[in-house]
Amino acid sequence: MARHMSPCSSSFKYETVFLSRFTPVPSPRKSCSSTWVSQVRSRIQARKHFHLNSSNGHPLNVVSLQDGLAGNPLAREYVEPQGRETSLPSSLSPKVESTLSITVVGASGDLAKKKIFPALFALFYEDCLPEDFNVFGYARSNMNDNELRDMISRTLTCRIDKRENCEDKMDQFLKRCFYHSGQYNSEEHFAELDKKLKEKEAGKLSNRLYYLSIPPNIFVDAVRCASLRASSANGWTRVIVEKPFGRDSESSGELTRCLKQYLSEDQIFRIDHYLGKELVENLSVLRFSNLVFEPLWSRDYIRNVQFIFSEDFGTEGRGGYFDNYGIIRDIMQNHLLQILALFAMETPVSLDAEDIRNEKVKVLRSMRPLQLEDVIIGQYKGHSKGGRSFPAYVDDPTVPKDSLTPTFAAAALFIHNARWDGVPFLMKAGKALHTKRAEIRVQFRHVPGNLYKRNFGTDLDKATNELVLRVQPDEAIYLKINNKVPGLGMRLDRSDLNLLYRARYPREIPDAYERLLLDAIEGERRLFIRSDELDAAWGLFTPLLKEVEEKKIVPELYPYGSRGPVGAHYLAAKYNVRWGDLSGED
Ligand SMILES: NC(=O)C1=CN([C@@H]2O[C@H](COP(=O)(O)OP(=O)(O)OC[C@H]3O[C@@H](n4cnc5c(N)ncnc54)[C@H](OP(=O)(O)O)[C@@H]3O)[C@@H](O)[C@H]2O)C=CC1
Ligand SMILES: O=C1O[C@H](COP(=O)(O)O)[C@@H](O)[C@H](O)[C@H]1O
Repeated sequence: MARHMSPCSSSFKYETVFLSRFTPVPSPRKSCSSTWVSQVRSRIQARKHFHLNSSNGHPLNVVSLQDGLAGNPLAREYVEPQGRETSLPSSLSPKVESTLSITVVGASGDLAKKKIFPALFALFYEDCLPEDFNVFGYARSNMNDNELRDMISRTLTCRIDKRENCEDKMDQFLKRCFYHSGQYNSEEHFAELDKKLKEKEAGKLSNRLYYLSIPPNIFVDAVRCASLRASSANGWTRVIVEKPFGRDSESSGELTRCLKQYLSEDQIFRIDHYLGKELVENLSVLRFSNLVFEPLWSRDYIRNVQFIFSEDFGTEGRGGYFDNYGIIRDIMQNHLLQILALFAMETPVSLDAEDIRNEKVKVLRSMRPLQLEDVIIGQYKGHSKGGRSFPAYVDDPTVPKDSLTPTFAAAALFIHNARWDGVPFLMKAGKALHTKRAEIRVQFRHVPGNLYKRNFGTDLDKATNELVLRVQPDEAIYLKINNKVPGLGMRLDRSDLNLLYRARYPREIPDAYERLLLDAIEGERRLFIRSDELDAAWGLFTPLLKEVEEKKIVPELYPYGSRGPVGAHYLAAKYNVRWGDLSGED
């Protein structure tokens, strides 16, 4: 058993009962009213027509087979609001009001404060939550409702372009927030939570969403207790599970097995917040709805693809967690690999979650596990600059002085299929680097027999086209092209065709957690990770991680705030690649 895992509980006898109690039931959904959601997700139209569009752009029918309408007697009492397009039989009428309870387990923690409560408030502000909802915080810390509200209110903000009534909205939101203190492994405490939830639900059809914002060693305990004692009796119950999903194939498989004692796969929403980022969402749109890209999307035209993540700060405050995982597990195996799969997948049959996830998993299964010689690892060391000194990773008091945990890694991966054979997919991720950014870089091949090759100077490599999707900060999509410098001569230079989001779409971009929470509420699984995707992802990284740990590979040290270890350049050079972010022309 891996260090962070707790064994599954032995409550098998409850399993059948629980799964049937969890049988989901549809809820009437309302659409968000705001412009941004509407534009991004076509919800204005949805609103007009009384149906909702999910983040895949499909109308969300009020019910799906997954939601288990057929077998649920309560569903028979449900009817569509007038005029709503639906696949429901017209005999269903809305006699049952529904309510949504969102319980943030680990409510006192960093992620809850920083991301989850603010995202819920943003959804509330944008009118994206159902009329009748409650938010519960659950944690061991001693707090009452007011103290929770106080805590939450410190991190709530309004969108820059939506300051109107902000204070009122915050008050309204906070009034819907409640707290219950309890242990994560106490069925009794979850039963108390259930009682409070029921009071708020007041006999309505109740849907319950749990967000596990707790350390992974207590995931299973919390799921067991929530499932046995605090699942919805008549609506759906879903659980959002935060990463890390294990630390290798074995522990991840064990976690899935344990969770599935209490939940069906459909109820588990494994979150990878990078999938909720605007530019990552846009990847498929760019590719599949523009004729100019898709025909080029293969080994015939693409030389290499780079997935780059860097942060300009260290593990400040999270060293305890990080040291058990390292950058490969923290960023590469999930965020970057998920983006890679989306980037490289074949055209899915449709935008439905299962069709997309089927294609993603095929990509992962076409890749060979990472080899040690295709990876370099690094760790930041202390550095002084301009009179300021920056700590080394091992200066973090929660990190062992002799830690070999990588805070930087670069890797070359290959997809062995007809589309991508031989194309290096490079990944680079690091903490305490010179900048904070996440981007996808696509470097195209040379123009065959280029008429203008003499006008480029000597470096033809620098003159190939490059498409950059800057995921953050300052979202942008730009294409580097060669262009004639105006004038009588024939000099070429590199220019950008630049779609800068802040110039084109001058509104705040919703946080990834907003999109993902909304999707979980709506039952849209497309941006959540299915268990077979997870298995395949771990399969690629586990042998490497084991080898690095068993051989105690020493990471190359790089100064805090630098561009990372030189080894990353050698790795890229081995495959004739230059890192696009370090070309000096960005
Ligand atoms: N923070 C971040 O930026 C990110 C976090 N995550 C993941 O989200 C989850 C939550 O993260 P985060 O909020 O940072 O975590 P925290 O360490 O802040 O833990 C959340 C809460 O869990 C309880 N808790 C902490 N340690 C223990 C323990 N050993 N045993 C029992 N309860 C404990 C505490 O609440 P109390 O004592 O009140 O019960 C704490 O407030 C984790 O799985 C993390 O890996 C993922 C991506 C980013
Ligand atoms: O999952 C994680 O992501 C954050 C980076 O997220 P971002 O949205 O701020 O880019 C990273 O700092 C953290 O180590 C990791 O666990």
